[in-house]
Amino acid sequence: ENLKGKLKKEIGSTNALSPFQGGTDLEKHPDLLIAENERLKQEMKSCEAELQMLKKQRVKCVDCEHIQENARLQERLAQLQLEVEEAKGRLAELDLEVQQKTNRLAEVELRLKDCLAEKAEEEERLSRRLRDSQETIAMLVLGPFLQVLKEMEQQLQNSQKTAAQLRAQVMMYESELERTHGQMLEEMQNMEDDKNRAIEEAFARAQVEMKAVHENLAGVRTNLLTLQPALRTLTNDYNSLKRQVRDFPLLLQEALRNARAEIGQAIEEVNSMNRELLRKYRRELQLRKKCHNELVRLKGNIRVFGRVRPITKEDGDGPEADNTVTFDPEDDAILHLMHKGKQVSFELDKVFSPQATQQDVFQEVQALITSCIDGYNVCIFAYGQTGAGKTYTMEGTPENPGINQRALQLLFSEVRRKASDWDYIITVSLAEIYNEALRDLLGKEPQEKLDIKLCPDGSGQLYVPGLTEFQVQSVEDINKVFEFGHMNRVTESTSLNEHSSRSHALLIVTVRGLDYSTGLRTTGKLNLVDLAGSERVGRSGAEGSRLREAQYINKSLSALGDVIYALRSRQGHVPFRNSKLTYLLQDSLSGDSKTLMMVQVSPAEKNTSETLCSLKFAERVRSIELGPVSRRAELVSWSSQEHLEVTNPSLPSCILIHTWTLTSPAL
Ligand SMILES: Nc1ncnc2c1ncn2[C@@H]1O[C@H](COP(=O)(O)OP(=O)(O)OP(=O)(O)O)[C@@H](O)[C@H]1O
Repeated sequence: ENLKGKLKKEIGSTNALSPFQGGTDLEKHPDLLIAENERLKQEMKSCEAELQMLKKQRVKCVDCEHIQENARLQERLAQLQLEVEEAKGRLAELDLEVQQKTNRLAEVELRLKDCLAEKAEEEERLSRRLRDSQETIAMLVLGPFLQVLKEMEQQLQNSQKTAAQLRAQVMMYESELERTHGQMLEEMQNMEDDKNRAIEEAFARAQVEMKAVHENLAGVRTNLLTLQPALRTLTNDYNSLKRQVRDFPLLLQEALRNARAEIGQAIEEVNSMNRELLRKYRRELQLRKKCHNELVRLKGNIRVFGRVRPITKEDGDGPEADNTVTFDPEDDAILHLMHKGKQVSFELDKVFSPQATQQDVFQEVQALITSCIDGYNVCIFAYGQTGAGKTYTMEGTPENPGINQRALQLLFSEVRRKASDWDYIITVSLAEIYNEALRDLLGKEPQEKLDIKLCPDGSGQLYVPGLTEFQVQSVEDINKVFEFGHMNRVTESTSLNEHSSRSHALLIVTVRGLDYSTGLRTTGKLNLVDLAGSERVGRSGAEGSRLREAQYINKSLSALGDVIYALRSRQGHVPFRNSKLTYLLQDSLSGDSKTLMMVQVSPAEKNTSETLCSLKFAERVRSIELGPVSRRAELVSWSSQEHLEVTNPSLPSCILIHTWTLTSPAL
């Protein structure tokens, strides 16, 4: 019944809708346009009427407002006509559109009819369905719920599907879980087994260790038993150490007291030992001196060396320059001279051949020079005819110095070597004896003649008042002194060579020393003498000043011979005063000195007779024995800080008056 009612309602509403067919804007538009067209037509009609009326009322006027308005209205009219034309066009368009719409409306009507037919069919179908639905009235009543139910069923089905899926998954998980569980159980079982095994092993190990520990314990117990006595000993030691530490300061004091006493005693012993050593040292010094004197006495305290110079250009190249001197290859003290077809042999202390160097010669004399440091008087003089090499041996050349410079250098080095124990001062004087006049080559007035005098203290020593002494410390000092001396010698002579061979040149070196430890003071004198030429000029008919020079030289050299003869024959009187030379060299020739004579000879045939004379003289001198040498020294108690004062050069060299002779009979 409801459905029937509904159907009727539907039909009613469908019928109601029919008048409103074409009620859309498009459908309404032709009507509106028609209405508009009608209105415009009406308006145009009223306008035309108004125009007619206005035409009738036309007043002829120019530029009146009506004409203006008329024109405006004309314009407006034209405009309106245009608009009408446009509206007509538009109307035609609208007509066409209406026609189209009408056609469409017809179509719509057709479709509506179709719809109605369909609707009828639908109604039929609905009726059928209604009938079918009668059986399921309840369901028709619960239609909306059924839909919900369906949806729910659908949802339920979905849920069931999901649940099934989930169940499948759960089952899968369960099986996985079960598998995992099995694995876990298996692993647990394994672990349990491992654990049991480990426990067993640990137990076994623990048992072994326990056993070892037990054994160790037993050992420790035994050790403990043995350590106990050691511990007791240690405790005792510790206690005794504690006691010792407590008593240590006392012991230390005691030990220090003892040590001090021992050190004092040791110092005392060392002191007495030192005193003893000093006493022995002094005795040794005296003994050494005694031995030295004995040696000198045995050897002879005048030593004679011979030196043969080489043949020089000055000797020429004829038979006059033939070599007449030969040497003994077995014995360096023997020399042979060919004289008038006969070979004459001479024995000296040592012979130097022409090949001997300056150093070779110095090597042999240096012992004498160093003894000067010990306080001995030493004299080295070069004897020989003019041109035989005396100056060469004593002075040498700047490139190859002789004994003079080498001796001073040696003294410097010896003094430096002994500087820790000794303080030394070395001074030099240069003097010349020419024609029996003694002159100071370092003085301000070299031409002044000097005297040799006895020291006023009554010691019997000699000195030269006014003789200049220079302190020297280096080779440079020596060279300056020599240079100065040469200058003075040149000033005095027109020909130096000529003059030098006619005069005796003396280098007097004085070495004064002080031994810090013993207070011993020493003074040694070294006389280095380059004698005048020994040739017998007087006999060869020289005259004038040359004859006078020769006479003086002969006098001084024969005085030297006389002195030597007197000494050799031990005469009570020795004629030292017969010449300035012997008088000045008295210290070096008398019994308390060491003397070296270097006899220089020429090997040339033309000089044979002079060479013979020189060598005979040398042999004669060598055979003389002087008394034992003595050392000029005195023992005074000087503090070790004290140093020697430099002798004032202006003072006379009478410092020797303070010396003592140690070679007394008591020694
Ligand atoms: N051993 C030697 N070696 C080389 N040349 C020498 C030697 N001895 C001397 N002469 C040379 O012989 C020459 C003479 O020597 P020197 O002047 O020393 O003789 P002298 O005896 O001093 O003479 P005078 O009495 O005139 O002073 C010099 O030219 C010197 O250089």
